[in-house]
Amino acid sequence: MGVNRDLKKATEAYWAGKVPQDDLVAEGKRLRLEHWKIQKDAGIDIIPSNDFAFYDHVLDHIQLFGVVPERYTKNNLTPLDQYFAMGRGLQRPATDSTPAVDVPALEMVKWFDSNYHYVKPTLQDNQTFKLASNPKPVADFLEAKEAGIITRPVLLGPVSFLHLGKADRGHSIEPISALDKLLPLYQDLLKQLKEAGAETVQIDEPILVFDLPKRVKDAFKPAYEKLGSLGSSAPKIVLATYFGDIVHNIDVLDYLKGVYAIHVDLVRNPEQFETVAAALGPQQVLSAGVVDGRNIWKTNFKRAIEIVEGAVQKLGKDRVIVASSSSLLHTPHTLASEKKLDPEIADWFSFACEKAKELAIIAKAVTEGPASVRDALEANAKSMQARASSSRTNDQAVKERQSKVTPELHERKSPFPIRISEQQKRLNLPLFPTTTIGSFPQTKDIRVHRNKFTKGEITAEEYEKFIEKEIEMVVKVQEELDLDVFVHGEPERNDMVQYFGERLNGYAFTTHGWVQSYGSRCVRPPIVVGDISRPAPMTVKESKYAASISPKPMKGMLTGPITCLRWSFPRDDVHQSVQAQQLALALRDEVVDLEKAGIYVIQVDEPALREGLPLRSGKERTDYLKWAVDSFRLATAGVEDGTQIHSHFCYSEFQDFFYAIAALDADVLSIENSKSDAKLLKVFVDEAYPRHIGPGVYDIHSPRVPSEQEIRDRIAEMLQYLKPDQLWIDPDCGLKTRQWKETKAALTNMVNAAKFFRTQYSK
Ligand SMILES: Nc1nc2c(c(=O)[nH]1)N[C@@H](CNc1ccc(C(=O)N[C@@H](CCC(=O)N[C@@H](CCC(=O)N[C@@H](CCC(=O)O)C(=O)O)C(=O)O)C(=O)O)cc1)CN2
Ligand code: MET
Ligand SMILES: [Zn+2]
Repeated sequence: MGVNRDLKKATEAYWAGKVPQDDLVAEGKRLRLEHWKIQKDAGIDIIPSNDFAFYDHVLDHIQLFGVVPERYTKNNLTPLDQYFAMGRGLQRPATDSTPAVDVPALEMVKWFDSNYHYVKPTLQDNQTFKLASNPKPVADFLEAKEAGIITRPVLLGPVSFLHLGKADRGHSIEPISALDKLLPLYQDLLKQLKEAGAETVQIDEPILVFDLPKRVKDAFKPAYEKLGSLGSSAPKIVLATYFGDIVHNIDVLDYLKGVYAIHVDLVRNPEQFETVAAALGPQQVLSAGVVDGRNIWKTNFKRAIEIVEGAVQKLGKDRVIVASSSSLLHTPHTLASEKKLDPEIADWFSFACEKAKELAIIAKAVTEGPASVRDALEANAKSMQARASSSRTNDQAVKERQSKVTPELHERKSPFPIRISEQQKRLNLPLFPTTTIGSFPQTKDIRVHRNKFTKGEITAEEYEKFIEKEIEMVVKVQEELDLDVFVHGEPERNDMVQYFGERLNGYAFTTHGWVQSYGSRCVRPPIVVGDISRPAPMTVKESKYAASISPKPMKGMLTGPITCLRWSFPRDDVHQSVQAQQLALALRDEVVDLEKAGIYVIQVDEPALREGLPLRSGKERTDYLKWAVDSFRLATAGVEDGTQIHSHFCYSEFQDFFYAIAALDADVLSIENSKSDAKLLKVFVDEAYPRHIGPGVYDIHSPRVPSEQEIRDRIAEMLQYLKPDQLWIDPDCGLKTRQWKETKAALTNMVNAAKFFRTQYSK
């Protein structure tokens, strides 16, 4: 994104029609060059290229190989506009010279177990492929070369590209079946890269950390036989995996003998070293990922150097590369921007720029001996020691409360049938109740006011008054829309996780620690540095105020313990289950305080519950589900039967995950669903799910307004699977990223669609 989220700003300015496409393209070029230089100056020997994307690197490959459904090609858009149309949808009225365009975005889902989202390759039956002319990996390589930097281009590998994709709506192709047709394009691309001067290329096959169906695993054989067969007419291949171990797929290495090097994540799974090293061919190189690409803790040099030295002993100096565990996309730009961090704590951190320097130091320590970097090693050992012994990480009161947690604390007072009838008496909701997921548009005006308040340019009272006015407006809009369960709109929150991080003990937070989440959207994950507790209520004031100005039920809005943990940078010195339980206890107090304040509908969002699921099935997964579900129940079970607990998930692939969602025992679930097939809802029928559900009826990631008919069709589909008295009507997720105009239009259509069915069913 750049040190000041430069790419976000340039992209959004382009989307808003404020700057021409050329400006955005030039800004991309400037950023690529800046980032190559940062790495060069840090002492990095092998610098990647083609890791820059205007929206998402998987979407880059979708366009690179021509996997573009016709609905995006038929409008005569420029390649960049076509690319953004796939990423975020496009809706624009006809002009004199151009016809109207109305296409939804391609599906966007979580990248492995991270909070980054990628655009899913969407294949059609009889899919054909076509390599883009002037392919971006080649263009970017040449651009760096011109600047005097020979880079290693990064490509997503063919097997991962296909396996991470899906069949388009109305199609049934199994993506991996298209491999034979895709491979010649990779061959062509590799040849072009070689001609441009690339000696090596990094090909990512991160799906090797998954449990793979046999067909997909077998696909590595033809794929890498073909790519490895090009000899000197292609660059040498570094095959990269990350976010897990590949021990369970180690036999795939047999198919990779034509590959020059294998990269593995030795931060997440250092123990895979032995197996991987033993499976390498006699010449093959190991790229050892020893600096964490997913967290912000300073690398423990002693440990990292031990790992690299172990590799050198086993394989020889020429066969080891020192690398970050994964791309540094998942860490903030630089610690140097953090002027407000307590220096004691800042000394524990390392962001992307610092990590690049760490890599150079580790490599130097091994190649030239520790004396060559003595000062750096000593300073690092001191930081490690200081953090381990700091009093800020320990809170006796928190530990004591955790030791007193009993199984009963995880149980609601009565079973669901009793609860729902109590709740219905109090809430008196119609059939097909309508609600929203919490946030309403975070306008420029809100952000600017908050920014002024943070900088001390307006007082706390002025800011509070401003927030009250926003809440009033949001309540009024909901009255006009005639929604059934209201929300206060979350105007006071910068982000649903950062906001809580800033109000809890045990957290540190940054001023510029932005990380891309999707497209131009970024987050500033707060950092768990010590034991967590709640010094004071966090949301009661705003919810209570909202409830006081409307007779409609007001839904309190909290972020659940797992989501708070997953979207923060967690501690690496205590198990995540311990951190989740601390968060749960803090949230439990908040839930009870909301109820005391007269808020009888409380939503505890857990959109990251699924993303936290360990990537492979087995014991780790079962354990996770137990403590994750427990933490939600601990957070929510403190209320009376008549208080309705909602939860929200913006993750659609819940079939493999159903029992965990059911085990939460939430009274009402709202789940992202609009881009998935309603058939997926069948799992709720098959498992006789007894409680209430609101599968999202429209996509909120796109500015596109769904028509009432479209929403009616969605609801009709849902009613094939869900009982009428079980179904809530809501959007896929919160509306904070949308503009007011489209929000009102979409919600009007949604409420009208709900009313249509209400009339139908009351006849
Ligand atoms: N943490 C997290 N992860 C999540 C989600 C989420 O909501 N939160 N949602 C899902 C989708 N991901 C998302 C990620 C980010 C955003 C998002 O809206 N991000 C905003 C930033 C939100 C924020 O932190 N806002 C701050 C800072 C805003 C800002 O940029 N202020 C300016 C000054 C004001 C101005 O001139 O605009 C500045 O600091 O320079 C605030 O409102 O206070 C953005 O990129 O634009 C939405 C969804 C999954 N993962
Ligand atoms: C990413 S889930 C978002 C839930 C939150 N309550 C919102 O509406 O923004
Ligand atoms: Zn959501």
